[in-house]
Amino acid sequence: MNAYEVNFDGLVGPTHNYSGLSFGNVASTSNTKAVSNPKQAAQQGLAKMKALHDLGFKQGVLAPHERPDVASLRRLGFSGSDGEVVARAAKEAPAILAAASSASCMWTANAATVSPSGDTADKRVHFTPANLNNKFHRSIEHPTTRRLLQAMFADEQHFMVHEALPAQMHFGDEGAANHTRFCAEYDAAGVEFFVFGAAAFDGRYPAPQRFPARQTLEACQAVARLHGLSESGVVYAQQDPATIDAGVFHNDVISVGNRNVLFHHEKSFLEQGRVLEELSRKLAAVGGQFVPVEVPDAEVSVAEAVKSYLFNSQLLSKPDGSMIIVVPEECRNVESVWSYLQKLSSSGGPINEIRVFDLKQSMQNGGGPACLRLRVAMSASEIAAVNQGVLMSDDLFATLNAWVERHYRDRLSADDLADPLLLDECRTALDELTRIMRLGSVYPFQLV
Ligand SMILES: N=C(N)NCCC[C@H](NC(=O)CCC(=O)O)C(=O)O
Repeated sequence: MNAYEVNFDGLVGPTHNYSGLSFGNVASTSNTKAVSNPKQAAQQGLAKMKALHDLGFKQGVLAPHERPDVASLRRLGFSGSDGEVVARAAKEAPAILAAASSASCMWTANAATVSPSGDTADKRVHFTPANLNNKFHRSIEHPTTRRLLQAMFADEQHFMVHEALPAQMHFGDEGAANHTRFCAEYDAAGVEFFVFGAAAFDGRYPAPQRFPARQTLEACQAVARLHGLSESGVVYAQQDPATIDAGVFHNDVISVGNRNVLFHHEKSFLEQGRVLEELSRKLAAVGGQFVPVEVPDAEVSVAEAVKSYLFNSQLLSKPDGSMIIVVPEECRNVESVWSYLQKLSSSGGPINEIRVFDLKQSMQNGGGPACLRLRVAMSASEIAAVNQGVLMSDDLFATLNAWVERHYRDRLSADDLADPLLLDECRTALDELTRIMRLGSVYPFQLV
């Protein structure tokens, strides 16, 4: 095998907090104003990265962003020195300061959509940072995400980093959380599966009634065009709007795919039978045999899937072709889910090993194992062209842990977001991090 999937996990930033910012994401709204522990959040994320690295999987790291985002606060009319900007926002609009302080870039499944070189017309790996237009606190991520991706995937012979789509609800784009790629081998041509919540320009598609659909059909189509994907290598599906209304705010809360396997709930997509048939037919045309693993509603309900985050799992291919499923601790606490997992792993099917991780700090904001990682399938020569400072190693793990230990607080409440020291702490930490990860100047405070 000469090609690999590299998982780039988001390193949790120093301002990780619970501000109830994501209407439609049940965990986020139900933990509003809970006290967070940024240090523990970062350590939990690093522990997952290290464990998967130790198991022999290729692992990378995506750096956090500068928060609070003073530049966004200035655009909203808060003025003066950086400290005064934060103080004025804290006094006049604490909810806006909370949004500008979110560490939400940790969920790197939303950082970008990635098409491996096997699928694209120019045979480069393409990235489109997601505009995350549905939520203000996430809509401010894409400029820094783009600079980070450019610093990591700088070699233009192998990589192409696009601009985010126009930041408007018609092109609402949430990145890889709504995108799965099927293939026989990671470097062969594959089938890219785009899942949308609603259509912006076509009234024939249904839409959820209670919670917002964050991803549009038109955004999916634009990304496919930008990346130079062929029609035969793309499948579009609409997420069942009833599941969005039940708290499935991204497709990766109801399904996950890897290589030729799609692990999904019975109620994931509209016209599910037709969608699975198209995936099977198009994957067969590029030499793959599609294996759908469908979880019946009678065994695990949509509510139990949302509660446990069963589908926000990672499927990782072992050298013998079988797969590990990486699930959050919460799966153990929902009886139907845990017994389903036992049955699944002993069924003789492709998924035969379960690994459980404690990611509670992230989970309380609705971010499980799959939310925390951006997958980039690459050949060995493409991996060699990546900025090596961002690839996990024993040394990088030790260095990052010590860095977290030095710079992070172990307690952050809603009131603490007004603390002017937080901005300085964050900038000092990130300045050091850019040197550790050899990223150059990527943050607004470094670019002035
Ligand atoms: N499913 C995937 N891939 N990602 C999960 C993202 C969780 C994130 N939560 C938040 O942004 C909550 C922040 C707060 O409430 O403080 C969101 O809703 O966008």
